[in-house]
Amino acid sequence: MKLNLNIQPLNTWITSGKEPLVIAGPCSAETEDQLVATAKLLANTGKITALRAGIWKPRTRPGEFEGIGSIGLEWLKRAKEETGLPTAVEVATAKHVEEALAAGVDILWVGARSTANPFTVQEIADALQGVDVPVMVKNPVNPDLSLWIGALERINNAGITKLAAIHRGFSSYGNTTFRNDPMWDLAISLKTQVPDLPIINDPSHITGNRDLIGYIAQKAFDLDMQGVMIESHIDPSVAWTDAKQQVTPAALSDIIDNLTLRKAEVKSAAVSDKLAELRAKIDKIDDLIIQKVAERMNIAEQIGKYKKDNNITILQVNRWEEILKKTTDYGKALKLDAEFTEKLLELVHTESIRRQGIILNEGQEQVEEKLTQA
Ligand SMILES: O=C(O)C(=O)C[C@]1(C(=O)O)C=C[C@@H](O)C=C1
Repeated sequence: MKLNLNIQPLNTWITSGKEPLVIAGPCSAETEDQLVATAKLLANTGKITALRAGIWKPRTRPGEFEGIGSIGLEWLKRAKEETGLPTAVEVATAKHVEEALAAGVDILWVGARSTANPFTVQEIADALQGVDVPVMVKNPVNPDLSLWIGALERINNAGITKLAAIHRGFSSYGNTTFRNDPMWDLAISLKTQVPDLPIINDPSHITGNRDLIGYIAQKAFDLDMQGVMIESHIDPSVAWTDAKQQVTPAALSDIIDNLTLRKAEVKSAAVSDKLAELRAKIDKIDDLIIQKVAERMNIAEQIGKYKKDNNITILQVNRWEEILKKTTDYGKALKLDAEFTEKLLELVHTESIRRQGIILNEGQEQVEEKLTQA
């Protein structure tokens, strides 16, 4: 389902004309010298669209550095004066919004922990009423697309039309490759549901590791995201926060140089013809897949009737395991990833069980209806 937000295209409110769009700067503003020196080196690369810096830092545990506070806004002002770069900060309360706007900050962003809390988002939205400032909304820490969209709606309802989302990945439990799981599917769903919404990727927070930033940034651009926010510090080894994921301005410049930018729209006629030919093949195969899935469901329903007449349980673990094994083996022989085949089969099996459930419990349709409405 498509959602209509009242959004202005990104290139009308970020007008640097630089490709790709890169918002960069230290995780935290630590000292005036650190911020201004980093900003100057970033500006000198000629590749940066806006300068970011955390002033108020929501930290998971107490006792950690929680941001330099309002004084940092003065430093940002100086960095802007000396580099010409527009500035961006995270806001988490109405007071932050008021102070940031009073200090001339150009872009505000709502952090992942704030997005997870509708009361906080509403407080920020209320403080933004009547203001025409760009706002970016990070995904919530938990993988909840509705919460992300809800936060964007609240900010949009406050009259903010210069709106973008930031994809910074999702918290997960235990040791994982990334600091925050990108769960690309969620960002793709957001793009599908709100096609006009620009999405900025945050590879620093996804990876938590400077060596992987280029890899994730490339993936983001390949998925048609509109820009990146990357943490950069004049000397990451002494950074007060998130040292492992910050890069020097020079390293950031290399990361940007190594990106391959691709376009969503196809311009050349030859490429477009070839693509159309291959897409026609895919369309035919998709039709066949759906046709075969429908045939399979029909047989599952016949089995369901048989099970009902003979009092046999729906779930047949041994048969299911046999199907899983033989089909993933077959898939492997055809160069399909086993995990992918398994997921696909699981989806089919779950639907098959749902249909047999309806047959075995005929007369209980109202219960099913109530459940789907709940
Ligand atoms: O073999 C059966 O008993 C079926 O009903 C088919 C089927 C399936 O769709 O693959 C469905 C449910 C069982 O758990 C096992 C397999």
